Formats: sequence, C-alpha cells, structure tokens
Amino acid sequence: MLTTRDFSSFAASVHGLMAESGAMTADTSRGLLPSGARIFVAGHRGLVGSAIARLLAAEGYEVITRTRDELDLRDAARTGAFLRDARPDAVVLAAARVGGIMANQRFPVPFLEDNLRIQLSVMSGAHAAGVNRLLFLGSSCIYPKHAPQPITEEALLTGPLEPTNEPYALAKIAGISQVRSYRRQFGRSWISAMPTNLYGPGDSFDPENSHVLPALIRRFHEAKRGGREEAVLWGSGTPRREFLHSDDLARACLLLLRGYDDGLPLNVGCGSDVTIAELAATVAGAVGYTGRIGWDTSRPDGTPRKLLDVTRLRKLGFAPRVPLGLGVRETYQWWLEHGCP
Ligand SMILES: NC(=O)C1=CN([C@@H]2O[C@H](COP(=O)(O)OP(=O)(O)OC[C@H]3O[C@@H](n4cnc5c(N)ncnc54)[C@H](OP(=O)(O)O)[C@@H]3O)[C@@H](O)[C@H]2O)C=CC1
Ligand SMILES: C[C@H]1O[C@H](OP(=O)(O)OP(=O)(O)OC[C@H]2O[C@@H](n3cnc4c(=O)[nH]c(N)nc43)[C@H](O)[C@@H]2O)[C@@H](O)[C@@H](O)C1=O
Repeated sequence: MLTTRDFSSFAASVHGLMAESGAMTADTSRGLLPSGARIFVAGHRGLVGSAIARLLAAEGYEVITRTRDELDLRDAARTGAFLRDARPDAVVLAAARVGGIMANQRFPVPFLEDNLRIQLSVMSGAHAAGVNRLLFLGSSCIYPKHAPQPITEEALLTGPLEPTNEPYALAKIAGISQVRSYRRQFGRSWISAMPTNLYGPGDSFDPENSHVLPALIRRFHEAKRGGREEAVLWGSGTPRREFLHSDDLARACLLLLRGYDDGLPLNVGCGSDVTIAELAATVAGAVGYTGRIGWDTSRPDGTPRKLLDVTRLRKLGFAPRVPLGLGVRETYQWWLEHGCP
C-alpha cells in the first residue's frame, strides 16, 4: 500500500505532466475524428463499450470489434498484431476487469493485473500501429477517499485511496499516466475520461459481484417474486453516489473524441448524487417492491461520497438526458427481457 508520503511525490511528478499539457481545447470541426472513421471499441459487449459502439455506429462510424474469445487483450503480442493488421483510425479502451465493491475486495489481483495488462497491450499496440486518437476510460474511484466534494480533476493523487478498490484505482491511475506519457513523448492525441458510477442495458446483475444499482433491481425483483417481507441491502445506506446512464456516457465520450485534446483526464458525471437509501427507494418503486428494506452493516460502505465536479465537461457542451428514475425503469425492463433468470 502507498503511504501518504509516497503519494505526494508521485502526485508531484504526475501533476508535472498535467502542467505541460496546455490549454483545454474544444475543437468543433471534428478534425480529431473524421466522418466515417474506423474505430476499434475494445470491450464492445460490456455496459460501456456496447453503448459507445451503438452510438458510433448510429453516427456513421465504422466500428471494429473483437470478442474476448477472439482476442484476449491481456495478450500483448496478439493485440499488437491485431492492431497492426486492422489499423483503426481511433481506439476506445472500454475493456477492463470491472465489478462492484465486493468483487473489488475479493479479487484484488485480477483487478490490478488484468487492467494493467489490457492497458499495456492496447496502448503500446495502438502506438505501434500509428493510432493517433485513443480514449481511455478510467473511473471516479481514482480520486482520494476523502477528496473535497464535488471532486475536481485536480484532486488526482492528493491523498490515500479507498481501500476496497485501491488495486483497481492504481491500475487506472497508471493508465492515465500512460496516456499522458504517449502525448508528451510521441505527440499522440490520446485522452482519458473519468466516469462516475454507471448503469444501463447490458450491465451485470450478478448478486455478489455487480454494482449497486443492478444488484438492487435484482434483490427487489426476487423479493417481490418470492413474496418476502424484507430485502436486505449492504452497508448503512448513507454513502452517496452519482449515477449516469451508459447512453449519456456514450454521448460524452463522442463529444470528447470529436473535440477534446488534452492530457487532463476529464470527469464525466451528471452533477448530482443520492444516498444509497434514496437509490433503494427509487429502485423499489421501479420494480414494484413494497416490503421493508434492511441493512447488513457487516458489508462495506466504501467511499462516503464521490460526486464529480463536471464544470469542464459542461463547458464543452455536455448535458445528460436520462433522469435516474426513467433510467432505472428502462434498465429493469431490459433485464426482464434479456437477463432475468
Ligand atoms: N460500470 C461502471 O459503473 C463504471 C465503469 N467504468 C469504466 O468503463 C469501462 C467499461 O466498464 P463496463 O462496461 O462497466 O464493464 P463490463 O464488465 O460491462 O465490460 C467490460 C468489457 O471488457 C471486456 N474484457 C474484459 N477483460 C478482457 C480481456 N482480457 N480481453 C478482452 N476483453 C476483455 C469484457 O469482455 P466479455 O464481454 O467477453 O467479458 C467486456 O466486454 C472500464 O474501463 C471501467 O473502468 C468507469 C466508471 C464506472
Ligand atoms: C464504479 C465503482 O464501483 C465500486 O465502488 P462503489 O461505488 O462503492 O460500488 P458499488 O456499486 O458496489 O456500491 C455502492 C454502495 O452501494 C452499497 N450497496 C448496498 N447494497 C448493495 C448491493 O447489493 N450490491 C452492491 N454492489 N453494493 C451495495 C455498497 O455497500 C456501497 O456503499 C468499485 O468497483 C469502484 O472501483 C468503482 O469504480
């Protein structure tokens, strides 16, 4: 684990890279992502990758994909060979080992190592293949556990991380540094986005390893179907989280790919948050569960709050379109039609 002292020297060096990155630009000419560009979306079957691939295809881009069985992105040699052959104009790196608070706690090794390997393979392969446009997806968990709220981009590396997801966060921080390093050393127009907690169609609804929103949809649905009087959720219900629909995230990513060219990783969120207890009430309403809600405080709460400051993204023209209540109802409907056992 890094000490506070280690953090301050690491922060100074990465912030040095930030200082070199120059002014933020919002190029509306789409010169950074020409019409019809060929874009490799890594992780196209996941929550985020599928939303981005849908939007890019709808906007007339040629979307290149590979399933994990076809190409394990941890394999640097095969990933490099694929990128040399495919020669995409741009890469969206949405492939990662991802999960909720318990998955992060139980499987720290793959959350650290798979993500580092995927990032190394894809970024070094993309550079070798001459790919000048790349979007790397990080996460709001890169910020210190007790960062001032709302969290500005400058909070990166200013304090200790939340212990439940430290390995995952450190892999993501390495990815940010990799993007900045390729920018500095080779002049690549690569960028990073730091999304808040996401949800939507295609999410994982695994009862133990998923994120809170799909987990609650499933828990309440099963309690309603089983006629149970109580559904037990994790932690105290007091942590606050910000939720953004994956289609809104995809819109933000397209905006950034078309017009953002700076080493500063940009926050992507909706600008407001709710307690987990408030989220539970919204999800219970959407599912039609009317029983009691209990709290298992032996389960971790995680970060008390992680509301992103999205001033910079708003200035670039982004506004989310999917309100939480509607998004939860649609995601529940999607799960009933596609995933519900
Ligand atoms: N979900 C969230 O709340 C948030 C997500 N993010 C970021 O967004 C990105 C995408 O997350 P999300 O869509 O939720 O995750 P998912 O788990 O839904 O999707 C991850 C995708 O990555 C692919 N993948 C994983 N490992 C490999 C591998 N070794 N080789 C090839 N493909 C692989 C998976 O393939 P397969 O389908 O075959 O398993 C899947 O398509 C991540 O970088 C994550 O950090 C950021 C903030 C919040
Ligand atoms: C996106 C983000 O996701 C993770 O961080 P997290 O925000 O803490 O994630 P979470 O969605 O799992 O939990 C949010 C809150 O909700 C509470 N909670 C209640 N009941 C359930 C429940 O049934 N399941 C889950 N998962 N949580 C529950 C839970 O106790 C916690 O207080 C990291 O992977 C991190 O690396 C990351 O990037």
